[in-house]
Amino acid sequence: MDPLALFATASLIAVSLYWFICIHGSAEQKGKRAVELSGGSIAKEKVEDNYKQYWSFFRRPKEIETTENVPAFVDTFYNLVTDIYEWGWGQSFHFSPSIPGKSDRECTRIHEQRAVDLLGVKPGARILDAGCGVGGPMRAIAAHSGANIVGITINEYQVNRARLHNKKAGLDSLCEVVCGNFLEMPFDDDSFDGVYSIEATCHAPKLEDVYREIYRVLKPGSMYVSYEWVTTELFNSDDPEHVAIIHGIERGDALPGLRKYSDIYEVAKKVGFEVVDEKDLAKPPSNPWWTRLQMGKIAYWRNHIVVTVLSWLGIAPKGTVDVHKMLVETADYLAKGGDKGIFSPMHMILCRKPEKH
Ligand SMILES: C=C(CC[C@@H](C)[C@H]1CC[C@H]2C3=CC[C@H]4[C@H](C)[C@@H](O)CC[C@]4(C)[C@H]3CC[C@]12C)C(C)C
Ligand SMILES: C[S@@+](CC[C@H](N)C(=O)[O-])C[C@H]1O[C@@H](n2cnc3c(N)ncnc32)[C@H](O)[C@@H]1O
Repeated sequence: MDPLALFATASLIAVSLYWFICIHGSAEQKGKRAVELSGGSIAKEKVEDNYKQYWSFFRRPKEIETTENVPAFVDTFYNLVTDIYEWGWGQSFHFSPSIPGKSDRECTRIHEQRAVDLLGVKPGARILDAGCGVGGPMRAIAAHSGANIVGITINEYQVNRARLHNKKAGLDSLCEVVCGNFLEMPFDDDSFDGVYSIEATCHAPKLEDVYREIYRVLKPGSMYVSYEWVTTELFNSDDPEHVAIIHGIERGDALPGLRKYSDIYEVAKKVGFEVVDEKDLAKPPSNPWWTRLQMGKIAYWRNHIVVTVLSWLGIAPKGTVDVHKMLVETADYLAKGGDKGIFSPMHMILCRKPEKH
């Protein structure tokens, strides 16, 4: 090959590789790029060990049930997955029903706005986001309602990401982020005009503990809305296929154990809430929330190649490929759970804290 042709071919390959790895595949503009994938707050050389440690929780299931161990286990999980989630999904770490003619991003926003609309709050109200991730919902909700949002997450890396995004979006005067445990929140009694939690309280070992804490910080007469992960009435614990799917979801999503849909109402009543409404938002006429996961199959392979190359080049931490592989499998379990109707990530409950008499 003459030197000019060789140079042209090499340049083309280099530019294509750069485009494939660095530009293509980031889900939201200004979100994470593949070359920036990290292990969150975990040092690069410790990512692989932490991934093994994450799995060891499942080899000792009794420990997962111990309340004290769960927040640390969840924190490790989010160090491992936060960048991959942002890169491949966006800044909102939840599902939403698909709506014909609307983009994934629009569906996500509609699902988030629905939550704050249910709270019926006015601009300037002080609202708590229990388990806020990197703040996708918080920013959408602040912009939509004009309320002041305080988010809490157990993961320090997410706190830093959320603050950065809030500033970039020009919403840092409305959105505040605190690092802490939603089972013991650093907030006064009766100090919020509303609380929401989106696909987050499923990480609590006992739902009662987080609901009681939310009840404590809510002002009397104010509302709480939650989108809960549950097994539905179609789940049959005697069916080995159903059980394998639910265990797959638990293992790939740092869940101490999925709850039955009927537990949610019971717990809300037990801690003192009045239940105003309860509805599985995944049920028809909603369109499936899991098709977004299935449509991503080709993207998963592309991402798998990108992660493998970056790991091999020493750009992504060792262990990233394992984490990514775990997520590919998790996506499959989630889609199966949705398709069979045995699992929902959007069992909505709307509650009121009664007025004091
Ligand atoms: C509420 C929780 C998280 C829900 C979802 C946001 C995430 C659940 C599974 C995740 C993903 C699976 C496959 C990944 C894919 C292999 C990768 O290439 C790009 C990112 C994924 C699409 C990733 C994105 C986020 C999820 C959909 C839980 C944890 C309680
Ligand atoms: C799946 S993410 C959802 C994030 C956000 N609600 C969203 O929809 O983008 C779950 C969130 O719950 C948080 N979380 C889990 N357990 C927690 C705990 N004990 N205390 C505080 N936050 C917790 C995680 O850190 C993470 O931010």
